[in-house]
Amino acid sequence: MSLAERWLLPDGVKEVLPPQAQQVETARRRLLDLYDSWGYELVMTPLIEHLNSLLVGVGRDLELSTFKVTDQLTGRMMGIRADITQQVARIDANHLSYQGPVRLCYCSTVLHTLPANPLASRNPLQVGAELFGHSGVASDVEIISLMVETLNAMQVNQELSLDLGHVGIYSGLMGEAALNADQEAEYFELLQRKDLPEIGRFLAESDLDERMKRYLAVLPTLHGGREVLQQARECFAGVEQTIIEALDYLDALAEQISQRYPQLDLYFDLSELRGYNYHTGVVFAAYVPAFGQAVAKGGRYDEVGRDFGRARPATGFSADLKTLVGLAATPSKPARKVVRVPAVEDSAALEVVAKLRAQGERVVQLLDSAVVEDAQQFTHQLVQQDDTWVLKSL
Ligand SMILES: N[C@@H](Cc1c[nH]c[nH+]1)C(=O)O
Repeated sequence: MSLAERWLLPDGVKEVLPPQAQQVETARRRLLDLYDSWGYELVMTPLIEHLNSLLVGVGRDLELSTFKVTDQLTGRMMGIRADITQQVARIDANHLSYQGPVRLCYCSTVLHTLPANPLASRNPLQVGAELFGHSGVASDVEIISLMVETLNAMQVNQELSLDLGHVGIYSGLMGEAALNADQEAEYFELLQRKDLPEIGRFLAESDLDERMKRYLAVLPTLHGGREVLQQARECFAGVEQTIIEALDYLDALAEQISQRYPQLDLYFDLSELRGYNYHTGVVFAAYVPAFGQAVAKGGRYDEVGRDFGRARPATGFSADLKTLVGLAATPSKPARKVVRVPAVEDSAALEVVAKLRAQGERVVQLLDSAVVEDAQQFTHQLVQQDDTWVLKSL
């Protein structure tokens, strides 16, 4: 390995340098304080877990995203978390015995075997909130509101748009179509890409009845404004009642969200399935024009807790904090002083230094008068005048 190679990080693995690292940390504190003010308790989940408990109840996408390693102590397979949501669901199911709503939040690094999209990092800093124990529109409204407030707090709210979908529409259709596992996987994959010609070919070759072919052909075209819900009602009239219920749910949710956030652009996409990992109901994602991917996303996942022995309704959202900081309006420089202190061992000087630091100023004492320290942008220096130490601007 050459010297140059030793400095190279793996593709998609990013480190954060000054001053961005401080911006990320400031943002982390701001968001965790925001969640705290909404009643969300902080949890810290382990970086690594037994593979089978980490992956229970999650879909294939998340399994493929998970790094697997062997435990040197037991020989068992372990997984490094690629998502925190299902870990938090385990905490709600296993450790907390509350029957009523439980609100939890987190901010930690996750690792992805492959980047979620070509520009994404493989070590995002996942920040998010999860709400357990309530099924119904009110908890989804709360979570979507907190997601919007997160983006507001990060000042990435310019021309925010919200995509809404509902996994129940796809799963209702699949229940009726009764495709085999391979066929369903193929249709799912084509649907994610909205590949209409290939979907046409797939349906023509299948032995589904004409009515079901029509439903599966129309699903990927159902995206746009609120009129899409009415269109879907007409297209799917006479199909499973659960589909109509899902459309009603989306309608009610959209109504309340647009009352709370009239400036928010709402968009519906009935084939958005969020990878179909664990979501069971409404799914949502926030977009801003400056960024081609969702800046935050989430949804309802009522079934995950069942695999941990306590099925609880659940909804939540998450985002990559480093992406949010990258999109945030550049924060104005903090108005604090950066003070240079000469290399002296003088108790009066050290007292002033301690006082300035306690006031929140940044104070750097030079290590040696012969050493040049140029990494700091000094704004002031401490100088001795007639036996007292005074601050002079530079
Ligand atoms: N963790 C999910 C989003 C989510 C949070 N809670 C529910 N869903 C994701 O990264 O896509």
